[in-house]
Amino acid sequence: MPDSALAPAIALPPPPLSLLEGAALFLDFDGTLTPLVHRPDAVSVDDALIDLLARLRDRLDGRLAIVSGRSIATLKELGFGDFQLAGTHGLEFAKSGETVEGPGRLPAIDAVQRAFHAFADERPGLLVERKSISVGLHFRGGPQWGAQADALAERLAAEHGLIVQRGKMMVELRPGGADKGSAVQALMRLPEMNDGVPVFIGDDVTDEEGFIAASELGGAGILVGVPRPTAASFCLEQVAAVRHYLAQGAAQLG
Ligand SMILES: O=P(O)(O)OC[C@H]1O[C@H](O[C@H]2O[C@H](CO)[C@@H](O)[C@H](O)[C@H]2O)[C@H](O)[C@@H](O)[C@@H]1O
Repeated sequence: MPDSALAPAIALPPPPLSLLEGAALFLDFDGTLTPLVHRPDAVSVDDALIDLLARLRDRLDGRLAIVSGRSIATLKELGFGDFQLAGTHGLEFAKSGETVEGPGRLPAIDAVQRAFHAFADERPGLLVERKSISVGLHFRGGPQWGAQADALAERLAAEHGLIVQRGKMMVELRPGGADKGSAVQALMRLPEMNDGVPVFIGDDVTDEEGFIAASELGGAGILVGVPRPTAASFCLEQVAAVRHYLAQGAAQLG
């Protein structure tokens, strides 16, 4: 995505509740529905969040999906098995009770995982995240290694024909061919989305394609966090504000 696709960092207004009327709602997970924590396997999902999302989905006549960088398998383990899901940055899809649609794990991902482990073993604080069809290298516990991790990811991506997916304090290697924008476009073609107006809520750079797709389809993006160059039109400061907004929306739509 070219930087020119993003408006400069300015303070954006909070989203009006009216944005949720008739919306098809696309929700990122880490940093949007749950606060970021020190390592990927330390997140948990509380029952109150699942209840809130189920209530909101009912009020929206089913037009709600989770669109995450997490794999579908992990999203299901976390408790989102009853929801429409797009995982691994738009490469995988699943509906409640159905099997995962998406590519299998490439041998190149295993090769990269071995290289990430060799690199991490010599640098305290780094963590390799094995994902279903991709692999992440986290440097939240060793930020001094961030630039080297990025350079390694670039080299391995070129060597294996993969793409580098940057995230918050991490780099990930995965097959190309999809992103959160293409995920929104694909989900909007589902009958469940029933001509809703797409609204995408997310915090990370990987969510920008989701914001762009939502606005190109007549909707809007909501950035979670502090101002930065973004394609979103609205902003909520933090996870607690997202959950408050969604709860207010569910109450109003009821
Ligand atoms: O698209 P998302 O649902 O936001 O997923 C993006 C990545 O989230 C996870 O990493 C991030 O959250 C971790 C736990 O809070 C944090 O330790 C890490 O620094 C963040 O980058 C997840 O581990 C990745 O697989 C996702 O791609």
